[in-house]
Amino acid sequence: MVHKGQNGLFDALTTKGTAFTREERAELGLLGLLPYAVKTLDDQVAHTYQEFSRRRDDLDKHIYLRALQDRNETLFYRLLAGHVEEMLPIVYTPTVGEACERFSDIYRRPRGLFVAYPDRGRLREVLRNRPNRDVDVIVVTDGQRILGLGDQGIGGMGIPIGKLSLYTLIGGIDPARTLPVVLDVGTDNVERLEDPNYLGWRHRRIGDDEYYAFVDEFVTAVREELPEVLLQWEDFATPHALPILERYREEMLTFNDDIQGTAAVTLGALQGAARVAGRPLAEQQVVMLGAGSAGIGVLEMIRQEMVAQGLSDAEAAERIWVVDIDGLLTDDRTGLSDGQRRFAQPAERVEDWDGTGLADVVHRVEVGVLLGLSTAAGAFTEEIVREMAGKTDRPIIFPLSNPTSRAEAHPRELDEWTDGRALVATGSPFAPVERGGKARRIAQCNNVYIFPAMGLAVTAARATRVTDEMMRVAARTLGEASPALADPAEPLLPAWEDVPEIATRIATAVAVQAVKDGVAPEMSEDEVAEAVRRTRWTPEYR
Ligand SMILES: NC(=O)c1ccc[n+]([C@@H]2O[C@H](COP(=O)([O-])OP(=O)(O)OC[C@H]3O[C@@H](n4cnc5c(N)ncnc54)[C@H](O)[C@@H]3O)[C@@H](O)[C@H]2O)c1
Ligand SMILES: O=C(O)C[C@H](O)C(=O)O
Ligand SMILES: [Mg+2]
Repeated sequence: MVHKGQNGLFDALTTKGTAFTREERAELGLLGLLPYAVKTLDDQVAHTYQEFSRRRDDLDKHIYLRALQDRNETLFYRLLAGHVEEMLPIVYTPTVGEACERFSDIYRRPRGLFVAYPDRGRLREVLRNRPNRDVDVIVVTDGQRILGLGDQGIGGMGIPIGKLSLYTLIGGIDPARTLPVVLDVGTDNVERLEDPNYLGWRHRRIGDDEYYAFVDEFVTAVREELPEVLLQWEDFATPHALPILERYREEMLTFNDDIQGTAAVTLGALQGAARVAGRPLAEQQVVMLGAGSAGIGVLEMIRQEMVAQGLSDAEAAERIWVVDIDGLLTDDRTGLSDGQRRFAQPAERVEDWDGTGLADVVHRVEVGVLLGLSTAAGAFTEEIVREMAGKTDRPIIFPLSNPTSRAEAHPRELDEWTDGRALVATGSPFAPVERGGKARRIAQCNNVYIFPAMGLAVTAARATRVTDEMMRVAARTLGEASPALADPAEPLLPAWEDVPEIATRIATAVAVQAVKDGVAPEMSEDEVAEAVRRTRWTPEYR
């Protein structure tokens, strides 16, 4: 619906700005409120692209695009759609990380919901105040583990805003039906607490009892107000991430992107990599650096895949080695979570080793797959990578930590240290790597390949749960779209311009699975495909 007069002009979801025609201006009471010239959407895209290009650095570009989004969403998405590869790193990883760190400094206008602990007891009212009535997808964070940048308090809001932009750009979710949320439960980031500009509740993070009660009140309010919404958890610190997911996943439509989305994209990328390497996953030794919720989530899915390929649970666990800040996870270590314990190696297997750091593990194990979800920049050293490259023809090496400053290795180095044999995918975007006069694109193994498609799937299918099998189908469908399957010299994951189309494919397969799993109303495959097509929103003036 288009509002009249000034209100219509400033409603970012419906405004056309200078593209309102003479007739519309007359009809909507806009005469005199706009400069005389009438532009088309394409004119506006060309103009905003020019303005975007004039911004000095990436954060300035981010601020420009965020302001455009607050002003005119149709134009924002049309501009993005024409420049996905260039603009993804600006609205999303890595620049969004800096935008979170500087959130209070660069704040212009509110967006979404700021759910603050001092407002506890009134969260139903907070939810009722939401800017958009009908919501398909909520992305919520508590700002405690923003990428690999740690606790950003309320600044974490940049992440739900960025992720939801991609739900729309890639997954076709109507921007009028999205809701970014930050749970403001304090921050332990002293720099933020001491910053006079800080816009959050100036308080240390609350204790666990209060925390879980508050999360519960929030979830209850969401379920009362928006019973069908997809609630996506994002960038929660590991000690809270899995308990929250386990508490709600059987009761409502919800998933944790860092645990499940990351696992699905990684499995998808490994599918192509294993094929090129000529060795199925079940025959590989896998080493993971990092035992946080992301790392353990990925390994859970890898183990399930190994079992699907014929191994027993125990045989799969034998092939998986996890190293954290204290060394290899072994069964004599104390303080491991249940999830970590499932991947602890028997201590006797390593009792004659000199040490259990990453270098020791790579030295002792015939490692074929090396993954990093550790935030430990540069941890895949030349020595480690060269040793691994001596053991296998096509080493599979994924430095997946974000943002760029936290990557375990640079793809250029991996290429050099393995004479171009490494099969690489990174969490953050990197420039193509040159070899033999040819530039090769580096696959970005980031959950952005999964979550927009998952949102589209559950919205189109009216699903009520996100099952493990739906995530596996997403991984498989993505894996089948790997350009490396057709040509081993190609990247492990599809190019950005193909991603919206592939998201449709993934969404359709996932929605079919939701019906099979009995968590969505009965529909034929054709009906599913039609529902997905109908659900997709496109940026045009209406
Ligand atoms: N590519 C993606 O799509 C994607 C998705 C999710 C998370 N991530 C990234 O993964 C990283 C980890 O996320 P998390 O939530 O699991 O974090 P986390 O902080 O809970 O876990 C980090 C783990 O790494 C270990 N670690 C830290 N420093 C280390 C070091 N120097 N040597 C060895 N181990 C070390 C820690 O002991 C811990 O087990 C973040 O950078 C995040 O941005 C990427
Ligand atoms: O946000 C990203 O780029 C991926 C992932 O969710 C992360 O936390 O690093
Ligand atoms: Mg995340």
